[in-house]
Amino acid sequence: MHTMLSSISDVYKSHPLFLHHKNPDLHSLQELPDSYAWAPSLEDSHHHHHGHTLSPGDDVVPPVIDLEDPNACVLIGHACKTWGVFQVVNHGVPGRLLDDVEFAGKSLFSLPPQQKLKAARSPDGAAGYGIARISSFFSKLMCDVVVEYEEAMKALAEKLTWLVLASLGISKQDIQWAAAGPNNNGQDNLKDASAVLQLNFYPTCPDPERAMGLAAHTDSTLLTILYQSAISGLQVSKEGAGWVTVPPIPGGLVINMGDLMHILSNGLYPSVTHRVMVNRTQQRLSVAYLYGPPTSVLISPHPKVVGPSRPALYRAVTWHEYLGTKAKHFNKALSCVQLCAPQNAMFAEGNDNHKNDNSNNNNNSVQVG
Ligand SMILES: C=C1C[C@]23C[C@@]1(O)CC[C@H]2[C@@]12CCC[C@@](C)(C(=O)O1)[C@H]2[C@@H]3C(=O)O
Ligand SMILES: O=C(O)CCC(=O)C(=O)O
Ligand SMILES: [Fe+2]
Repeated sequence: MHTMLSSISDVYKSHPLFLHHKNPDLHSLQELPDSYAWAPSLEDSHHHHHGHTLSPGDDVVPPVIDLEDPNACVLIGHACKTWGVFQVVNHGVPGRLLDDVEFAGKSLFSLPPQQKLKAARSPDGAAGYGIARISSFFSKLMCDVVVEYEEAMKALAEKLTWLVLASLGISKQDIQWAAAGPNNNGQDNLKDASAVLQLNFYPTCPDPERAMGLAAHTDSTLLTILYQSAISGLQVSKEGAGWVTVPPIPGGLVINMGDLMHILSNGLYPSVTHRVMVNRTQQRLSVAYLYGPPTSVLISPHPKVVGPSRPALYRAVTWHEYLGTKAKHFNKALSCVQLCAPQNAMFAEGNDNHKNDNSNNNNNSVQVG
């Protein structure tokens, strides 16, 4: 049976975004405007690890995996389980292409504000120039400018998705919606996969300790491929270590597990909570490729990772519905599709770094519905 395919833009028609902030021009600020100053939190610290101690021998940065390594699949499985994020090198995306995207992104963001506003994202649209969607959940502004750009990394996203699934014992034949269609030359494409290319620009900030580049969140995706250029700022939340900076490596790409992969893996692979810090002297550009299944396909814990000792933790959900849930409930979205409390403490504590949402941080306390 064919269902009507929706697109990501359709999601926001029923979830228009009305930000309490305007697109800012942050280029020449000497002082941090009050609207950007995030209240200090006693429990959290911007730049230091907090709360937990590391055991000797623990890795303090996410693994770097050579995609040409014959053991890559096993290494990816381990990284997904323990971190929910890893970096890849020898990924086949030419360095020249990364440089070109970076140059194009920087050129776009250096246009005069009036020019950029011609491409402003409308409240019910998915693409265009604007503040990050999640800004509506915070009363303080993020130094973040967003433009949706063109798709560039489909081949790598597909390859990585298969590797991640293979590490769970799930093969191409096990994923119906990814079956080879009549028009794809018999290739094992993830049929009609959806993706968004997002350029994030973080201007220099006169008071980085009090500002936030992009607030803590998980991506709704299966996985996200992030090119963070040479400037650090990305931090991931790691159980036992707090906030860990993901160091930029030349030509490297950061791979984040998203909420849909968390659901598909029945909670075995956490969707990594991450955030972006700004800095005083260097502006930063990142290019995020947010990759998901066809928007109308139901994603649920895969039968291969469900069993009597491990019941399904989540109900089936389409990416379309889930993006709507995320647009409405933000970091409670996973709880909204949760069927029962995860047995593994790691998942129960996985999202405990949202300190600015003025609400109970325990995801499990939120009702399904
Ligand atoms: C497909 C999408 C995922 C995303 C919302 C979007 O329509 C395009 C931007 C993505 C992003 C990037 C920053 C964090 C995030 C939570 C947000 O507000 O916009 C994600 C969204 C997501 O993964 O849910
Ligand atoms: O800028 C970064 O490093 C991260 C961006 C991000 O998390 C996102 O676009 O979802
Ligand atoms: Fe993200």
